[in-house]
Amino acid sequence: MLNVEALSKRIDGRPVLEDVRFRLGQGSIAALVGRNGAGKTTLLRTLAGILEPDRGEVQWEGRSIHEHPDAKRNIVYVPDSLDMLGGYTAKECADLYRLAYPDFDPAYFADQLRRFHLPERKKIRTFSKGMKALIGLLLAFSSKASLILLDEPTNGLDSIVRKQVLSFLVEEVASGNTSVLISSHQLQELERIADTVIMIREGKLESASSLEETKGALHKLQVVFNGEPPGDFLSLPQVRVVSHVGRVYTLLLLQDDSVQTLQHLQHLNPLLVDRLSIQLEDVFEYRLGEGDEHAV
Ligand SMILES: Nc1ncnc2c1ncn2[C@@H]1O[C@H](COP(=O)(O)OP(=O)(O)OP(=O)(O)O)[C@@H](O)[C@H]1O
Repeated sequence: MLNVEALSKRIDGRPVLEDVRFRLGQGSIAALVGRNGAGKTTLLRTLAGILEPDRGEVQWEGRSIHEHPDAKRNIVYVPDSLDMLGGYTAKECADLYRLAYPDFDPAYFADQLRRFHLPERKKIRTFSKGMKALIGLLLAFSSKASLILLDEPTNGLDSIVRKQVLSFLVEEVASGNTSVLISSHQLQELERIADTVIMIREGKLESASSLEETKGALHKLQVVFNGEPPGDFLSLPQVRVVSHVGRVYTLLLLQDDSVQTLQHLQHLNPLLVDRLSIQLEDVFEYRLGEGDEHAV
């Protein structure tokens, strides 16, 4: 169990993480989402013990990973680029990982290399992007760590390798007690595999809850207005216009405010109100796009 307690981190005097706190249980696939520069990579690197927090704590099974460095053996971080391992072969990478992770399983690693047709004795720098992404995952899962932190694992991959990577992840989490925290901008992809969503906004935790709860916090409606669109209603702070074509509006409403807002809508006698299913992307844009004209 990972427990993140009031984590704060400044870089170059600027706050990058502020009072971030959440928990992550076993066997979970959690999505870490936020806009560019929100602090996701910094958070992952702090959780892995690569960066020291200024305040707060990262606990694994109740022990601070910064005070007890051996607790870090339970956590592996896979960066978005494996360039730093470019000069090594897969075999040499495995030897390095074995030093840091005593439970590293070389037989499992060799099996997975064969399964994905990855060469054992070629330098990583000669690998394609997809091969590098796979080798990063295979090293992480072979380490038999309990928590794997993945930074944009499918960035730049073709759709076939992307699917391979995602099925590998789901398969591995289903077959063991590993948990995975994935930072990615591929929201549709995350939605297919994640059970938990951690949302970061400008270094602060916006929400941490199950995918179902995250999506359940919003209503998405398609509304056709009778006559002129009602400017007053559309500019209510709890109403977000996702798109509109003529008199057909797609709206997002906060579930909390929905009763009154829906009554208000009914009084406007719309020609049609249809409920649409919520995507993670809708929640992302509603909660993180505020004040940004590109978000609507
Ligand atoms: N080594 C560093 N030196 C200076 N600033 C940094 C450093 N690392 C991160 N930052 C700053 O901290 C903030 C958060 O960066 P971070 O890479 O954690 O965001 P992110 O959410 O992963 O972004 P993206 O989605 O674009 O990858 C940014 O403003 C970034 O410029």
